[in-house]
This record gives sequence, C-alpha cells and structure tokens, in this order.
Amino acid sequence: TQEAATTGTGKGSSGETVTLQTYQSNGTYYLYDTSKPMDGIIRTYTANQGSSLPGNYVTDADNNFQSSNQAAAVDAHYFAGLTYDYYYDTHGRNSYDNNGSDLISTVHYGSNFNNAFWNGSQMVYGDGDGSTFSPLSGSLDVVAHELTHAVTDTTANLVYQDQPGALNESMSDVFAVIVEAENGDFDWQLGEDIYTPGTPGDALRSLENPELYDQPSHMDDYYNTSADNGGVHTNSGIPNKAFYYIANDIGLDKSGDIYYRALTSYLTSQSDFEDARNALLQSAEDLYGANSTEYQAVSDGYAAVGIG
Ligand SMILES: CC(C)[C@H](Cc1cn(Cc2ccc(C(=O)O)cc2)nn1)C(=O)N[C@@H](CCCCN)C(=O)O
Ligand SMILES: [Zn+2]
Repeated sequence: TQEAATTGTGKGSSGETVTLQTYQSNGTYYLYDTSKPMDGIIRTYTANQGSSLPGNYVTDADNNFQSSNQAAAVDAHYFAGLTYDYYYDTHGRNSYDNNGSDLISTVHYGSNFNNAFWNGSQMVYGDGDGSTFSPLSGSLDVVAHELTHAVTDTTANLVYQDQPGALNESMSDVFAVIVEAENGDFDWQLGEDIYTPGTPGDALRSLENPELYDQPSHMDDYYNTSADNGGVHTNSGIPNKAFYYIANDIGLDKSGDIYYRALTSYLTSQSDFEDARNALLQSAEDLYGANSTEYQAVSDGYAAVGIG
C-alpha cells in the first residue's frame, strides 16, 4: 500500500479555510496528524450522531475537507493542533500527559447534543441543538478547555467536586483564555463562538465579570450546592476572577507560566482555593522571587476575591 503524511485544507464552522495535517493511505485522506515533534498523533473521528467512541475516522477523497458536515471535524482537528502547540512550545509539554499520548477527538456525538467533554481518554463534541449551542468544537477556547482537563487529570488530578472541582474548572478556563490569546483571539469570555448562535455577543462564562453569567467572583458569594458536583461550573468564577486580576497586573504570559507551574508542580487532588493561592505564590516566588511584582500580583488577586 502507498502511505504518507500529507498537508490538506479544510473549512471550519466559521467558514475560514485552514491548513490541516492529514495522512494519505490508498488514495484516501484521513484527519490524522503525525507532524508533531514527538510521537503524539492527533486523530479526529465522527460518531455520526451515535454515541460509540471514538467512531469512524473523518476521511476525504481529495484532501480538501470543505463540506459542511466536515466543518466540526476540521475545527476539532485544527484547534487540537493549536492547543498541542501551546503546551509544547510554551511549556515543553509533549501532549496532555507529557508522554506523547495521542490527542483523540470525536465530533457529531449524540443527537443535538448540547455539550463537550473530556471523557478521561479523549475529547467529545456534540453538534448542539442549533439554538443553545452550535457544534461545540467550533471554538478554540472550548477545545483548549477540554484538553486542559486532560492536563489537569495527568498532573494535579484535582477531584471534580466542590473547591478542587471549581479549581479544575478554572484551570480549564484560564488556559482556554491563554491559548486563544496566543492565537490572536484574546477575550475574557468562554464559548462565545458556539453559545446561542442567534444571540451575538453573549457567552457561557466571563472571567472578567463572572456575575454576567450567574457566577460568583468573591468567597462571600460561594455557592453551596450538591448540584453539578458542588457547583464546579459556578464557583469557578472565584478563581477565574482572581486570574483576571493577576493577568491584568502582570500579563498573560507570566500568568501562564505561574499557573502552569502551580498546576504541574504544587497542586494536588484535594487542593482548595487557599491551597491554590499558596501554590501560585510559591510558583511566582520560584520564577520571579518573593519580593517580585509577580508575587505581589498573585497575593493581591487572591485577596481581591476574599482568599488569603
Ligand atoms: C466546555 C463548554 C463548551 C461546555 C458547555 C456546557 C454545556 N453544558 C450543558 C448545558 C446544556 C444545555 C444548556 C441550556 O441552557 O439549554 C446549558 C448547559 N454545560 N456546560 C462545558 O462546560 N462542558 C463541561 C462538561 C463537563 C462534563 C462532566 N465531566 C466541561 O467540560 O466542564
Ligand atoms: Zn470543564
């Protein structure tokens, strides 16, 4: 058989044409990217509106993935590559587990499925119902959010419950903002490109103003609930707002280095918000010194949300 890594093109859900790393085998082209520096391969599948994973490879006859039913796969594949690049280029991390594991994504999961998630082994994206969500891989911040769950699971492994769970959620939102910014699309919102396609300008969450989408931004308003694993998607507003203050103070790059070091070197599965403050302070001290403005920015940011 004749086989080779190839470079193709594709059209994402926003209509833009992107370059895709593909693979050709016996005249068929696959969303199968072998171009990454280590052996981590990016593989993208479709569940064809079913729920068995990973489903079938997304293929094309001429290496130009431009049909409308390929757009969600083009986005998932391309944005996974951008997120891989961020972690490798900025932090030297080889795939989500720093061990070159393949990045597997499945699109067209379920029927009108209004969600996206990391299932412990791969990323999974629904098509949305067209009203609450459009296909959920259509936003780089969502893909980076899901992939960061995998990074968290293979490092701090923050339990998905109560404060450690809200921290887990916040880490995914923090690196979602940073990865988007690294790719020239900076905003404090999450999911703006795929949430309520009929209502421009809104989003799922705002790190600048968590209250905009019913999240607290201060410990005084911590939401005690048994729903959503103890409100992990609600209480993430508090560490999210702390990040907003810190990044506004010292910039996204330094903040990203401090957060990455805290996530991979100091946080553990039961870490709560107070532990996060200490881990971030220790990371800032390691990187910039105890009397640095970076250290002070972390202290100020957490004090502003009522922690420390
Ligand atoms: C990433 C983001 C695009 C996605 C958005 C999302 C989707 N949902 C469910 C959902 C579904 C319908 C509505 C509605 O208003 O009709 C609102 C929310 N809740 N959050 C999300 O936040 N998914 C969770 C999935 C968690 C699954 C449990 N491990 C996550 O990755 O944290
Ligand atoms: Zn999440």
